[in-house]
Amino acid sequence: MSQTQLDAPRLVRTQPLLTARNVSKSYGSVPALRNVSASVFPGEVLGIVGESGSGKSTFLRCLNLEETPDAGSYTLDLPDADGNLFDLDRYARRMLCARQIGIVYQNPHLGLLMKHSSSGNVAERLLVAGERRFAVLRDKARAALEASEFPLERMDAPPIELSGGMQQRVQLAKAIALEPALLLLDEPTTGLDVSVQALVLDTLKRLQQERRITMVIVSHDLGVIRTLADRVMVMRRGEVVEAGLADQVFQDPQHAYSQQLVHAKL
Ligand SMILES: Nc1ncnc2c1ncn2[C@@H]1O[C@H](COP(=O)(O)OP(=O)(O)OP(=O)(O)O)[C@@H](O)[C@H]1O
Repeated sequence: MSQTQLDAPRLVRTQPLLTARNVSKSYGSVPALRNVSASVFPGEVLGIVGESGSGKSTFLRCLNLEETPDAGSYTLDLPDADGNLFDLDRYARRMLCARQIGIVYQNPHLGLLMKHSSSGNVAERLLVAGERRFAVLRDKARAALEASEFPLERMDAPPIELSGGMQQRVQLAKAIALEPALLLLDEPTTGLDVSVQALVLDTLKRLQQERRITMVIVSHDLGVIRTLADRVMVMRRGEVVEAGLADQVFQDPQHAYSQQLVHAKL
């Protein structure tokens, strides 16, 4: 068989894993999202950039089904995710998120029980998904922490006693413990020392390359987005002003606001 024949299936474009259409959300009279649409293909990383208050985190919370928008639809191309996910009740959302969507927040207090052990935090995710065997819980928690390059000798320490970088690794371990289809990252390295930031980014990059995890990452730091993202979406005042391949957007931004963002960074 020729090399061309072997390579051919890789060229077939699959369906997007994630499709969000015309998502809108207001807080009182403040429009946080206006008709935001996005699609992400399996194994792809979408980076979302924009100034503070542009709606990045609100959009991510919608994708994590924590927030219900006023309008719009959201589908995941998975056997256990039927129809518009915004229509699911609380229980169905919780189960779907536990199995298929992992999230890492900027603030570890949002993602972790700070006084429980780190391994317990990861195991909690497995418990929600129905795992009850103690040995399995411990083994899977250990494997997820190891994959997140967390120092295993500290796995019984509570996050409150750990450094910021280690706390983010516990969040990451919890997020990937069940090998979710989608990993959401909300400013995962913001607030960390630059050297620690680089190490956490290395871990994310390695995990993405090894496991081909589909990711959506929000950051105001274009360097972070540039390191990880295949495609970029630029948001301003709740709207998408530009979307495209990362290289294209960074090298030749079309919208005046994207030009301002990119040039401010250079
Ligand atoms: N829970 C909330 N209640 C009221 N207003 C909110 C709430 N969450 C967000 N907003 C408002 O919605 C808009 C978008 O906020 P959002 O946090 O999504 O932006 P962002 O781009 O993530 O900003 P940042 O980078 O500062 O987190 C802002 O005007 C914000 O003040």
